[in-house]
Amino acid sequence: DAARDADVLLKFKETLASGGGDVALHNWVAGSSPCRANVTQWAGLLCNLDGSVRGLQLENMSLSGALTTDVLVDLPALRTLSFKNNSFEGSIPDMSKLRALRSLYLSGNKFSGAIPDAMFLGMQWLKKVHLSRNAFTGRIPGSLVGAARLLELRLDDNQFEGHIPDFRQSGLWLVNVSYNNLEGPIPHRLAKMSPNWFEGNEDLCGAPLSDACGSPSTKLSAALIIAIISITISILLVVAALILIARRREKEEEAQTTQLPSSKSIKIEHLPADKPDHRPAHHGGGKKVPKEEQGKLIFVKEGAVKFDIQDLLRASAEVLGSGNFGSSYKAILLEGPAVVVKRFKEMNGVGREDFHEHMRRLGRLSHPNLLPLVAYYYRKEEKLLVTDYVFNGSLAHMLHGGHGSNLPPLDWPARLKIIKGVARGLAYLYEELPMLTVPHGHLKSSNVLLDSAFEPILSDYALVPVMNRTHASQIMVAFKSPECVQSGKPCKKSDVWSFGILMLEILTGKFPANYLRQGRVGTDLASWVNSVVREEWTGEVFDSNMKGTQGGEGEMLKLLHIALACSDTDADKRCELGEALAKIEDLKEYDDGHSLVVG
Ligand SMILES: Nc1ncnc2c1ncn2[C@@H]1O[C@H](COP(=O)(O)OP(=O)(O)OP(=O)(O)O)[C@@H](O)[C@H]1O
Repeated sequence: DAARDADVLLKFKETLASGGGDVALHNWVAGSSPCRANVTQWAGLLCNLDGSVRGLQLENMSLSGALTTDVLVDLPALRTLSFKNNSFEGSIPDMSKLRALRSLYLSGNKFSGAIPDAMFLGMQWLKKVHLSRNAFTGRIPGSLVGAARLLELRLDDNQFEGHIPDFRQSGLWLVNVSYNNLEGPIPHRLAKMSPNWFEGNEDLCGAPLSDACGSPSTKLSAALIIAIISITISILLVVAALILIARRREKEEEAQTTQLPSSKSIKIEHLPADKPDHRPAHHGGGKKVPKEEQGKLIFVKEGAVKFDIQDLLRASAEVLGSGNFGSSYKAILLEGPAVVVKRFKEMNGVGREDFHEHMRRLGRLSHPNLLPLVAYYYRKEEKLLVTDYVFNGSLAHMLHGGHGSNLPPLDWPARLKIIKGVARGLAYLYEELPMLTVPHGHLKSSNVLLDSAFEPILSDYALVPVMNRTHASQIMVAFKSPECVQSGKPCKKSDVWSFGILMLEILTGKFPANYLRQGRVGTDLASWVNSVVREEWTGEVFDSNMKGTQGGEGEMLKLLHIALACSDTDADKRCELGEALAKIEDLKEYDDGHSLVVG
């Protein structure tokens, strides 16, 4: 209760008194309440709706001295502790009794000494531990390996030594140990994370770093073997390329003698035709894009059917729509599949080489719920991205297509299947692109395509890094999340917000853009749903066109709550992606008690 919380906090304030707590926490006074519902009354608190204290956020307050958190054990609702960017010194306070803690932020202080190995033992709920920019020494505490729900661990800029413990938690997506004195192999589970998170440790080895593990002599011989293999592969590639060129010449000569089709629905106007040579190029790996490949379609996947710009010009094409970046066309090639060509202007966020590198990175992605990039074309003024054509068009069209759509409205099982697929696609992007702040960045219903089995396929993902900054901030969905509207840049949880709004769109059938007023916080689909739910008309929010809901009401309600937790205006309170995914996977088509269950 409030009086007990106040009591505990005042005792805690006393421990900070000589280190600046008296000044910084001057409105923590006896006789007043720390929280009024979820509105904080005392500086630096996070409050729950029931008025209990959920967190302490005493950041940038010039607090100094030793930190002891023992008294906080008596705050039953405490989940978050942040003392970031102060001048606390001495050893880390004993956290082991704060078993329910979710997040601990001590970055940017002067803490020193080793952290006891068992410090985090039994802290089953721990999700985020940020201890960056201190002077911690000794080993990384092994008990962190047992924190099954751990998502983020930041230990950068300290003096930790020894090996990195063998982390295996599936949700762990960020481990930054850069600039310490760590040594030995990087655990397998962390091999796909950004190499930057491991740099500045002289003796760390193994992926994602380029230094292989092993003794210096084996390293040398490994390097030699790699060199020999690469030379052999290069020779083979050159020979293969020569054979291919010869074959293609023959084919082209043949093709010139055959008749070209005269009827096209439309022309893909102004497709770049400024280079004499339009033959397709393949670029699987390597750093630089050779001169002769510039101005051609570059294929990013081995084994794809190859074609060139001329083939696209000859293909019969149909405008699919024009979006915020440019237009998208469906082109049916004379030989080969139907493809979609999307033109992008304002895509000069990075230089030529970085652009190619990013496209190669996208080319390496492969997941049933992601639209694979087939090829791309680079010119300074515009880029073309070529992808597969997806049979049933977009979810936006399915939900809001109105009279133009002759397909029946999606029923509840189909909507749940779509949400599960989107969740899996997102999880994969987060796993593969941990270096991006917003691995998707443009999640909305027109970028969820549906294949012939109505499986969802995500498109237009991971493009924030290559877009021009101002353009991106005006149009990309991640920039529309409430915290972005205020700060102007996408934040870690912007994709979660977009996913929350997408789920609400699927459940309500309402079009989110109709609710979103740019530049104003608190005007989005989630606010509308929240207001209806508050008035206890929850049933009213569901799309009246959604059939097949009988027996699934309980599960639909659960999904509604997950969606609302993901679209919380307050990014701190917003659900974590991993948390939402786990709950979504558990949802069934029917409430418990019915026999049919979808996977
Ligand atoms: N690969 C594809 N297969 C089938 N339909 C597609 C494909 N790519 C895009 N579309 C559809 O073409 C239309 C235009 O898409 P486009 O991506 O150009 O614009 P958008 O998604 O509406 O907006 P934005 O430019 O912000 O992404 C949309 O209805 C989209 O769903």
